[in-house]
Amino acid sequence: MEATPWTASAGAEPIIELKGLKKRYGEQMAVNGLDLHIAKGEIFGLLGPNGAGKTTTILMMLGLTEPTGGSVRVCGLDPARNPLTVKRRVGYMPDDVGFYEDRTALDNLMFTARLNRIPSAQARQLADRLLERVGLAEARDKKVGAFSRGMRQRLGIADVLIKQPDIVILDEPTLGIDPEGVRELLRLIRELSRQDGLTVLLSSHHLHQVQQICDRVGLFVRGELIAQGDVPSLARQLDQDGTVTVELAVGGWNDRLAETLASLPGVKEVRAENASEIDSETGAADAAQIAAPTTEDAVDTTLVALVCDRDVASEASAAIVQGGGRLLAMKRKQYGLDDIYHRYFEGGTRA
Ligand SMILES: Nc1ncnc2c1ncn2[C@@H]1O[C@H](COP(=O)(O)OP(=O)(O)OP(=O)(O)O)[C@@H](O)[C@H]1O
Repeated sequence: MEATPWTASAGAEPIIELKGLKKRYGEQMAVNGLDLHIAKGEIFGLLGPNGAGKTTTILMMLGLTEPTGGSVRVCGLDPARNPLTVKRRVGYMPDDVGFYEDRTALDNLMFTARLNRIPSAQARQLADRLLERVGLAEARDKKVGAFSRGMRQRLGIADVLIKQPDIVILDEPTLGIDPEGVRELLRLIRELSRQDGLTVLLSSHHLHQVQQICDRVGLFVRGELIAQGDVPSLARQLDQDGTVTVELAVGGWNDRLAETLASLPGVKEVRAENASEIDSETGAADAAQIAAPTTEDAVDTTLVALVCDRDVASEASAAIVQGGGRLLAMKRKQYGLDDIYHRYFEGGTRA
């Protein structure tokens, strides 16, 4: 798959612009010829396996390491030449934010404000407003050492926002947070982009979450950006290779049904999984929930994916009914980020 051209907010001045960006460590090219434009207010997801070059790219955007070749512009500035200005305009939240554990949430924010030379009266107002915004107003005077992981991450967001940056870069912001905390954090990130015009770069391995909030994603493999675009257009490219996946929810599943479906003309692969064993992180969980709303239903429901070279929905449904199975639901699969990721990363190849 060719990297799709930059289309989001086409015509708008990019707030981040990377051209032919390279970084070599000894013999190894950690980043190898990256072209990327990100528009103001976009939420952009950086995706890729370990060692793909995401962190190195972020470090070059922050002016913390110099490129070997190509150029970086952040807010129109070269970070290697203007590191302090760029640092003021870009907030970076690492996956494990460090705080003074024996100080309160407010003290920690005031400390960051002082480092950024924000006058203390203004800093106090900002800190109060941000603690409110991230849902920590009541924990303002509690020591951070007693905070849960979710509270620390929300304080981390307030901490990067206190210097009122134009861009925030968040590295695995939802790591180790419970589902309700994740929902709140994602809602907050979305709100910051949509209401405040903040540009957000999100580096994460949680594809389902990335898919929920990112306007576009970039897929990094071995220092190269092999694809970029919004999830529906990346998914359409998967569709274009002629593969169709038909998803079925079946009651009374058995080996004979599996063999019958596998023998239908056009079927390349049959994958079956019990609905009660579906991982709640994935999109398939929604399908499982609809087909089998209770635990007892789920035990007797199998989610079947038929990977085919054409749409075999009608032949498959007839075969299931004739074979004594119960067809509970059926749809043509809409590809998502996990399919895109599986195809390009786990397969390890560029199409
Ligand atoms: N300071 C360094 N010296 C030498 N090699 C490095 C250095 N930093 C990174 N690398 C190498 O560059 C490549 C890209 O690493 P990078 O940390 O950018 O990947 P990543 O996509 O951020 O991975 P992860 O998801 O694990 O954070 C890796 O092979 C890594 O070993």
